[in-house]
Amino acid sequence: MEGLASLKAPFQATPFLSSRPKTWDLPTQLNFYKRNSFSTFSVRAQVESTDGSAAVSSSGESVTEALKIKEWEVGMLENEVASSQGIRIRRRPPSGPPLHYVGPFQFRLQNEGNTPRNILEEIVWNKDKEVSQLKERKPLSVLKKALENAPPARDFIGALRAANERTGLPGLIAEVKKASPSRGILRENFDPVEIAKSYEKGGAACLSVLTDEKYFKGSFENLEAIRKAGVKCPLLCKEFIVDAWQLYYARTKGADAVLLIAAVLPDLDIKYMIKICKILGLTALVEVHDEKEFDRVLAIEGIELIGINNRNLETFELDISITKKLLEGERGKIIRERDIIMVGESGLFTPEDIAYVQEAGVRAILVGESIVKQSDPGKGISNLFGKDISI
Ligand SMILES: O=C(O)c1ccccc1NCC(=O)[C@H](O)[C@H](O)COP(=O)(O)O
Repeated sequence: MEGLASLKAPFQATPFLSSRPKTWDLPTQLNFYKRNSFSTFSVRAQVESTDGSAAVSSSGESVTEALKIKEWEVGMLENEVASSQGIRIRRRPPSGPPLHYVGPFQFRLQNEGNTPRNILEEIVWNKDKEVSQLKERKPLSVLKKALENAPPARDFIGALRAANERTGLPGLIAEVKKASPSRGILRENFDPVEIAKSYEKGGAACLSVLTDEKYFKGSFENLEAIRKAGVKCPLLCKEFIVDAWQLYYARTKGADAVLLIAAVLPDLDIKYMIKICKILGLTALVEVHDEKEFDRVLAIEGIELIGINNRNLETFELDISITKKLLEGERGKIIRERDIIMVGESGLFTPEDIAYVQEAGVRAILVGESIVKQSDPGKGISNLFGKDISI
């Protein structure tokens, strides 16, 4: 059986489940739903067995199965591990999905504690469910086959460096963004390919394509269409990654880079996802918003591209001085020594904003709203920089 344990089939004959008591203490017993988690165990298995073959242990038990059991055992600690790293976002509702099925019975738990605490947590819970369903339809073995037909991955960081050297200004990652939770609809007349081409003409180094449908009205079809239309700018798949499966999926759809959000992912997840990205040829843009997240990310080996999001994704508050604050002092020094490319993200509207974050130390910027709202998004880029950067 491919993939991780599924919410729909929790009653497999595993040591854990066979020791299930006959009398059910529902709130406690149903905690095992939490164990259907993405964990470093599953990622490690994917890193170590990239050919997709299922190894078999000396006892004859499939290693994949054994890892799956381990994952269930460890998954219950997921939120605790995350919170010990200062991560406030819980990966899924603490007491499982509201509706449960057991054989012919269905029942609902008291929903206390199952309300997301903020928009980012809501997005993550929704993404977790969405990915579980998608994975059932397209297991990893299918994605691994599809990788053979994926267009080649292009050099995302190289494109940013080249643009920065050519213009003396931060390389632009221009975002193809129809809507957002904080701003609602940004552009009614939304043709993703037309916008992407206009950005490229206007001098963007790379593009960011929102693929989340529910909150941003984006899609993987948009990403695929832009790639197939021959746009040369490398493409960032702007998703809420909660599972390594999504990295494979993004690559099969033509992504050159993916976003990993430190407010959502514990250190080990980031570490192993970065390894998978390297195997797949994907660039990882790792996003931080405060000092704690920045320090966690700086301690991870192999980081080449870090974004500072000026938007607090829990409250929507925007403050571009966050970029400056995080790059001051020792952290800025480490970045320069390691030649890490820093990206200033969100809330950039004017040439003064660009100058401010460039002065703070960024060599790239990620911009959506201010350019996607313009009738000619390419010209919007010239307005943003205060000059034509296409030449
Ligand atoms: O944009 C939002 O409202 C939002 C809400 C919750 C999670 C993420 C969100 N945005 C993602 C981004 O960070 C931006 O799309 C990106 O940095 C561009 O920002 P902007 O130039 O301000 O559109």
